[in-house]
Amino acid sequence: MLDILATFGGWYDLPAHLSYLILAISFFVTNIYWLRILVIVSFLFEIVYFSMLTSYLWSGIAWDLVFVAINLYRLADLLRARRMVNLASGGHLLRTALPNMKDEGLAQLVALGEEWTLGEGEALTRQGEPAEAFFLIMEGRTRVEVDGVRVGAIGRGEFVGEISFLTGISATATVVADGPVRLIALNRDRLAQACRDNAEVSAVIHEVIGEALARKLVSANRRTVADVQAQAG
Ligand SMILES: Nc1ncnc2c1ncn2[C@@H]1O[C@@H]2COP(=O)(O)O[C@H]2[C@H]1O
Repeated sequence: MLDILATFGGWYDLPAHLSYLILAISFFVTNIYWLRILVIVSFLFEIVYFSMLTSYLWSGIAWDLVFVAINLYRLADLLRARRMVNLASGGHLLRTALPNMKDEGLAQLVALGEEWTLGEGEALTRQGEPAEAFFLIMEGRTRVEVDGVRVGAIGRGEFVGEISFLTGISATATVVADGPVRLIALNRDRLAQACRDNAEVSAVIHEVIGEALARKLVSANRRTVADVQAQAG
């Protein structure tokens, strides 16, 4: 062990080896929090090493301090976003409904979302009229009606208004509260802007819209088959 250390410069160079070892480990880390923490620790070891040298490496130390400051700033940003999501009403549900979205994207949605409450019988969307927003149901149940006929139900953790958001057409159904409902309304224009600004937000929103449409298509197919069988039998 001692021989190996001597080959690599002895105890004196240990902070440098630790610095580069931690930096190398950080290359494998995919969690952005740990990546930044490891990079900061790596540069701190390098600062220790540079200040142990007989001729202080001031330019190296100065650059290391810049890198530490940048990573601390970005880490603080990430923690601020996480805190914002955790403290927001509905933030936890947004996190569950959008499991592939990172905290910064979720914080953007929290900032553009509004919490709405509906009483029994109040309409969230009206067939043929523009849907105001893309909605995530936080609590309660809604019924979906087309031409006055009930075609489905949407509950906690599910989305409403994805067709209007995706295509820009008017609401294809009337969605009415079945009892008290609490929801998050994501303003359509601001959400579209967030999707244009942030590729990750766009990808995750379109992914959940795809899943929501698939689920609704499957249950609509089941209902159609049940109706046809009931008529035949
Ligand atoms: N068959 C259905 N089952 C469940 N939800 C529906 C059904 N048809 C329409 N919806 C929802 O009702 C919403 C009305 O507004 P959108 O057309 O934007 O998006 C629609 C869907 O979110």
